[in-house]
Amino acid sequence: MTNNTLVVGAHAQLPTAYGDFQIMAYETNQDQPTLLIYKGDLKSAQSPIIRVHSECFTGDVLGSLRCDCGLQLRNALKLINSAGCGAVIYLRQEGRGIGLVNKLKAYSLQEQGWDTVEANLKLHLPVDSRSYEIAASILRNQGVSNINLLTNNPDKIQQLNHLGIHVDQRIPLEVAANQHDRQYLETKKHKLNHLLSEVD
Ligand SMILES: Nc1nc2c(ncn2[C@@H]2O[C@H](COP(=O)(O)OP(=O)(O)OP(=O)(O)O)[C@@H](O)[C@H]2O)c(=O)[nH]1
Ligand SMILES: [Zn+2]
Repeated sequence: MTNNTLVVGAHAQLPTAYGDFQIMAYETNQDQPTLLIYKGDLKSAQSPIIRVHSECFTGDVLGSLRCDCGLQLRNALKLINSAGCGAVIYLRQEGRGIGLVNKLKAYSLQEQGWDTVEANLKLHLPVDSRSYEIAASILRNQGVSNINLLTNNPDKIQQLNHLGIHVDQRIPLEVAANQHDRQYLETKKHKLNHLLSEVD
């Protein structure tokens, strides 16, 4: 089975603190299912609002202040709920693809002064090994070819465009920096080219 072979394992209603959604679990060749959390009729929308979110256990589940992931996820759900149509695609690419244990090792190195890019390299791991193929396949499966993407990451836009998903508009998804993630956000801006206007 390739990454692009999608099987819908389950489909259910998902009321949340941020609005009412539906959730679909897509089974791929990965251990964990990729999740589509959506609202409205994606197929008939012109360019639905889409958030392609990479898993961050510490931020998404625990509300870690070391990164902006948790608030980005919650804000995306709120925006989609207000718009009445759109989706979050939840990709199981923890730690920009290196997994949770390695991300925590990278955190430990960051505590010793290395930045998020240097820490991955010190572990002899790629800085960012994520792929958006599954996200593109899910969008195609839903009959969506044009999207308005919630992101600050130009590489994500470029990769989705290459995969045949046309990003008509980028919708910024900035979260105010805090004392714990300011340096991390600065590194994302200056080394990973993220479009972060509120960071120096
Ligand atoms: N290796 C590593 N991964 C991290 C670190 N902090 C967050 N992550 C992971 O980074 C991924 C999110 O990537 P980000 O760069 O925050 O954001 P993005 O998805 O590329 O861009 P946006 O669409 O603008 O949010 C998640 O998989 C997190 O687990 C870190 O210090 N080291
Ligand atoms: Zn995070």
